[in-house]
Parts: sequence; structure tokens; C-alpha cells
Amino acid sequence: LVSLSTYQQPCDTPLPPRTHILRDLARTNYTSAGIRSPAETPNDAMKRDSSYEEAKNETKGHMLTLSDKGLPVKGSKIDSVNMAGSSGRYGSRAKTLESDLLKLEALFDHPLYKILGPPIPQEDWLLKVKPKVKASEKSSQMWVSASQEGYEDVQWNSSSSSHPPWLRFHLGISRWQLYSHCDPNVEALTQQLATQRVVSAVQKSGGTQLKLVMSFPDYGQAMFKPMKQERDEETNYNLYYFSDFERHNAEIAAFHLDRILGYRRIPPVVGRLVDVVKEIKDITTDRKLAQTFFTSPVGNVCFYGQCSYYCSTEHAVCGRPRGLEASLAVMLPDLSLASRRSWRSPWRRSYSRSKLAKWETEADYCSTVKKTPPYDKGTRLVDFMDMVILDFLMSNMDRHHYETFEKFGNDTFLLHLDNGRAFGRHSKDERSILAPLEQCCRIRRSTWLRLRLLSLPQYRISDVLRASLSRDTLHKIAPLLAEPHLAALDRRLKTVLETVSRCQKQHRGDGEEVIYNDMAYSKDMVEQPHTAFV
Ligand SMILES: Nc1ncnc2c1ncn2[C@@H]1O[C@H](COP(=O)(O)OP(=O)(O)OP(=O)(O)O)[C@@H](O)[C@H]1O
Ligand SMILES: [Mn+2]
Repeated sequence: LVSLSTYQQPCDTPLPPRTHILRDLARTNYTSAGIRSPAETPNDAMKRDSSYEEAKNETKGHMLTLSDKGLPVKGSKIDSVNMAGSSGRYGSRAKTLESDLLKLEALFDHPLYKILGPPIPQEDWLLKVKPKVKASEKSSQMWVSASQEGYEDVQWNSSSSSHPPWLRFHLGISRWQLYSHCDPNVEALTQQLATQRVVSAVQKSGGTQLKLVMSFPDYGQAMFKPMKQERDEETNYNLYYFSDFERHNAEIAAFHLDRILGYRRIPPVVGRLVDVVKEIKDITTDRKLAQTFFTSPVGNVCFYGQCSYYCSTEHAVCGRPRGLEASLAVMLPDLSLASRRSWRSPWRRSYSRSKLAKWETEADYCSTVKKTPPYDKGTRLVDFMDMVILDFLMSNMDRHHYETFEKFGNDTFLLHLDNGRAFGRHSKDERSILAPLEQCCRIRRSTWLRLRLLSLPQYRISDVLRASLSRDTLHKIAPLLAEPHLAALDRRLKTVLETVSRCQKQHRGDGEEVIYNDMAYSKDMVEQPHTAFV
């Protein structure tokens, strides 16, 4: 118990240790933890759950926090129907955003999100601030202000309090994550992305679809992807995944989902209503881009840019008449400072309308992959499974490659970049995305436990994602994910957990471990006798 509190991150006052929640997550067989029978009321399910009282008490605490922050809080007493919330299918339709927000707050307060690894050694930070430079070298130092038009004078020094949020973000990237769970800078960073004045907007080369790089007065930069279709439009069934449009809301939702899963491997993304005239056309120095602006027959300002697909008048993106929804992702450190390596996915789709890929035909495909570097050592295989689970949940079939930071070699997290083709269909679950998990039967213990947590009514994945997305500025215009997409998440999460259960049954007694224990250093968090079960 003592060791649990020492492993918690210092961002909050320590919570009372709750080892029994972890123990229950590991022990309960999935069907009773995750799904309740339709006959059961939410209340019954909550009462049956051992962590109910705890969640309730905790929620009470958070009620205060929320009202302290000036957020509306309904009533003074906990309404347990509301808390169980959101499952209109099971009775009461009483569903409030407040109760979803409480769930999200409770989730992020859970010990499973506060597991600290060993301290981070110097070499495990991606970048570091150069030590003091001699006055003679100063003139060539990067951070001396160039006083360019539209940009602020730079007054940063080696003290982090003088750094703008984007720089803090870059300096906070480590071997295993892009930012830490409690990092207060993420809020500052997203706030800025959503509101800062745009100083420059130019096309980003590479990739197949139109995107821009926007720059801000503090020298921060973001990757801009425009809205191309209505949020609730489902991808045409006759379209192959590789011809699918990218969706700005998918980029935004992927960031939130990745964070909810506890990965933190997607650079922060926000939504923003961009004035295509003031914030792109009038300020761009990109002549090729400027040439593609036109006014549509109904008076909307449109542009299409230059790219290898969908960059033509027929596929122009248009403001209404000037406001255009877009996603803005914070840029990673420049490649000259932190080069990245691109890896071809072993389960890459064939990208042909007629050919099948090897993994679709070879029965024992995973055993080959498991023997092939870098999947044969370290955490690469389970890191890959983490990504597969994210992709299955949001139905992203387009993960042909993934990237890592060169500096960290093979022992590092995988960047989950380019999520624009996720959340295209809610009425279909694309089982083939889960093939790697089905074929390899391997999953990180911490991931598995968090997934189980997210299947409990008081932390339900759809509810916490709905809550998280409600904080984005575009939520004012319309919810970023339509309800059927959120409902699909609950269904797909169940499928992932069932797949793991099936794997466990399949490998019981054959010596093959399904659960990869990445929590060895925090083994005191879960009581020993039960670890034997998993
Ligand atoms: N936040 C980011 N910061 C820096 N570079 C990024 C970021 N996101 C993506 N990139 C880089 O930009 C490239 C293109 O981005 P992305 O894959 O999102 O666009 P795309 O048009 O969908 O490309 P493709 O059609 O090849 O899939 C990526 O390969 C990646 O290396
Ligand atoms: Mn793409």
C-alpha cells in the first residue's frame, strides 16, 4: 500500500490507495465486469460492482471540484441513475454531460493512470536545453529573436517558466510517451492552438491529401486538416479504405481516445473554426496555394491546394461563407532536431482491390513476426497491439506505417500519427483490424486492465470520450462524434476483451503468456495471489 502512493504522479494530492479495484479488475471474469444483463437496472449493476461505493464517494468529491470551477452541477445529491448514466437502452434516459465529466475525472484519478515507471534518465528525453552558451557563440543561437513580422520577440532562456507551451511539449517528450498523464501544459497547449493568431499558413508537402502548416506568434506550429464531410456521414460502402476522405473530427477524437486509453502517443489536436480569408488566403506566402482560392456559386470562399488526391475544384473545401472547421495538431519537433523512423506495419493491407496480404492467408503469420526484429524483443509487439486496439476501436484501416523517434532505437513508444481515416463507419465493426491481436494473443497488462476499467459503467468508454470531446471548442457547433460512433466504441471494446478472454482460454496451460506483465515494478498494486490467475 505504501509503495502504491510512491508510484503515483505528483500532480494531485495522493488518493487513498485502492488496490482492491485493480485486484477486482484482474480477477473478475470479463462477462460479469463489463456487461450487465438487460434485466438489470443500472442501479443494480452499480451496487453489485465492488468499486461502486468508492466511485460514488469519489464523485462526491469531484462534484465540489466542478462547482468550484464554476461548472454547472445538477443538484446537491448524487443521483445514482445519472451516475450509471447514459445507457438509455437500460431504462432511464437521464443523461447529462456533467455526469460524463465526473466519470472522466474519476477515470483520470484512477491509480491505473498514475502508474509511474522508474525515474527518467537524461538520455530518455528526446531533447534537452543546451547548457549556457558563451557570449561569442550567442549570435548563432537559435532562440535569439529574429523579430520577424507577426512574431513575438523571443525571450526564452533555459528556465522552463519562460518557455511557450509548444516548446514545453517538445521538451517533455520521452522514450515512452509524448506527455505525462498529469501534464498541466497540455491544457495550455490546446488552449493556444485553438485561439492563437495565425501568422502563416502554407501547404505541407508529402502525404496524399491537402493539409497546411500554420504558424503562431510564439513560433509554435500546427498541422491543419480541413473538414471535408459532415460529421455523421458514413463512408460509402463501395469505397475502398484507401480512397476514403480524411475527417478533421477523427483527428480530434483520436487524440482524446488515445489519452483515455492511457497511451499518450498522439500529439495534441484541437478543433478550430478557421476564417479561410483572414487566416489563410490573406496571410499565405504559398503562391501555389493562393492560386486555388475561389468563390463558390453560393458565395462561400473555397480552396483546394495542390496534392496527389482530391486537390481539384470538385474537391474544394469551403467556408460558410468563410468559417471552415478544421483540426489543428501540434507539430512534433522538426526532423532536423529529432529524426523519425517509419516502419511498415507487418499487418499492412494490400492497398490493391484484388490482392490479399500475407497475414490474411498464412495461418501462422504471427509466429514469423514474433521471431522477426524488432518484434522479437522488448515491448515492440505489445506496443503494436496497443495501436491495433486503438485502431479497431475507432475503425482505422489506414495504419500502413507507424513512426518512432530514431534516437530511442527499438525500445520506445509508437507514434500514432495520421488518424484522419478513423471513425468512418459506426454500423460496421472491422474485425480484420483486430487480426494481429487474434493471431498473436499478446497484450500489455496495464492496457488490458485499463480496457476493463473502461468497460465498467462508471467509467464507460463512450461516456468518458463524450465528456472529453465536449471540452473542444468545436463542440459548440456540434458534438465531435455522433452518438452511433460512441455506441460503437462500447460494442468494440467488448469485442477486444472477448478476444483476450478467448486467447486466455486457448493458451491455458500451454506456457504461452497472453498478458505481458509490464507492471512488474508496481506489483504491490495488485495482490499476488490474483496475479497467478491472469
Ligand atoms: N503532428 C505532426 N507533427 C509533425 N509531423 C507530422 C505530424 N503529423 C503527421 N506528420 C507527418 O506528416 C506526414 C503526413 O501526415 P499525414 O499522414 O497525417 O497526412 P496524409 O495526407 O494522411 O498522409 P498519407 O496520405 O501519406 O497517409 C506524416 O507522414 C508524418 O510524418
Ligand atoms: Mn493518411
